[in-house]
Amino acid sequence: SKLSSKAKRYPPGPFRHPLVGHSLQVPTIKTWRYFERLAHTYGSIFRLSLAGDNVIILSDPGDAEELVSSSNYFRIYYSNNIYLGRRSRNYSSRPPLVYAGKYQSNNKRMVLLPYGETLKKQRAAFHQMLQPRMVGGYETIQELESLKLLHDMLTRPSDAGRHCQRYSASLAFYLAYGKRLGDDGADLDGVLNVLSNFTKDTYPGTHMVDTFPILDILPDFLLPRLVLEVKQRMDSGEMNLECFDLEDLSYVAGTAFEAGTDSAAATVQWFLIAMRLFPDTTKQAQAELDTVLGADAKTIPSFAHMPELRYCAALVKEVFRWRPAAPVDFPHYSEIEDEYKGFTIDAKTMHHDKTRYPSPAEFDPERFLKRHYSFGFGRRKCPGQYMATKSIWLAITRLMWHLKLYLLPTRRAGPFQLIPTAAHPE
Ligand code: HEM
Repeated sequence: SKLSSKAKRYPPGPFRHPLVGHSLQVPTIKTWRYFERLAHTYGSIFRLSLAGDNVIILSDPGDAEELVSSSNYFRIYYSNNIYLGRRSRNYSSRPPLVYAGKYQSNNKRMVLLPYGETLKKQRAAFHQMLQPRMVGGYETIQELESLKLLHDMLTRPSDAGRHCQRYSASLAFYLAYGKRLGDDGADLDGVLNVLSNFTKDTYPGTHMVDTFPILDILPDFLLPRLVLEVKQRMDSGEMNLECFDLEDLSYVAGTAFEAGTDSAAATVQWFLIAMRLFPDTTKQAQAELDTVLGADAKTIPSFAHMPELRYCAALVKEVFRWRPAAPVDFPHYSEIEDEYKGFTIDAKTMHHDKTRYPSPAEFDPERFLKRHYSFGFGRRKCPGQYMATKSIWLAITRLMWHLKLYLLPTRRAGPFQLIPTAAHPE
């Protein structure tokens, strides 16, 4: 496709090496800091060339909303015809990951899928399990697992990182198979062992190379039984996931782990770090807990208290903003050429989204955020967002309630050994 009526004008960017583009200039760790510096120099829309791909980096959520989430029509002029498409449709694909997506994962690994029928089918399965009216069904397991989290933190505070991983892994496990992880830690070890083999790197240019087919994601002895059980529930009409075979189901289940474990575990761990760095904030949240629940420690916070605990809700949003689990989001990939704010965006360009707030390094729930962007944008937005938000709210609120009573981390140094799972500043 071609914008025949106008000359192309591309977004600005740093000097491009004629052979390797910007591939050697972009650091593979803390990439978002480099992007932030470039945004200061070149503005909120700039362009890089990485491993042969055109990459547009967006730093303003307004632009990301308009391109990736907007249902506004945009116009493409072919010689005589005008093509009208919805912007969000154009920016909902993923870069072709020939090796990872197609050959190793049989083109079924959701996070990597291009926009199309297979993706729609898998997103529909997730939507069925995770839409707002379904997530109420997971409250019992969330309440139970959060009690286990409190218990584990109390009995082995030095293993805080592992407890957070258990919390999110067990919820993902329940989601996929209707069962909790066993209490003895063996299931958790199996799951973490497989997860640690995934390349978590989603930065442009690295191509998310993945050498492990998702069917390996669960310990072999668990896989057939669990997948078969889901199949039985489907066949009995308890679940309605039409046109799925066992392999599809394995990928859907594996995706729940891949996407839902480290992201949520890292978020809870960043909260623990925030509690240390910004103790006044925690105190304020704890004061709210005392006001709403009483200071006698008889009532544990639960979902029923969510509407009243407004400061706690703001604090959770601030954790998502302060240390998003995916700081540069996943790349989105455009299918046809577009023009935006006077810039040409070629077909097959990748996008990255990043948000900016005043004094962004400060942890400040007073922002009382209306929204954050940690779950991505548009048609590829995280389908786990409602469940994840509730899981994290419950864990964080209960930890604040609990830690005040037992560990007093804001007044006493050193009860935790924090092991962040995501690469992040500081
Ligand atoms: C703190 C928790 C979580 C965070 C911060 C998070 C964030 C994200 C982000 C940023 C994306 C990419 C969105 C985009 O491309 O614009 C994503 C995709 C996804 N997430 Fe999450 N996520 C979390 C938890 C979960 C959970 C619990 C599940 C399911 C059990 C889940 C399932 C998925 C799936 C399946 C995708 C791929 C969607 C697609 O490619 O179309 N996530 N998530």
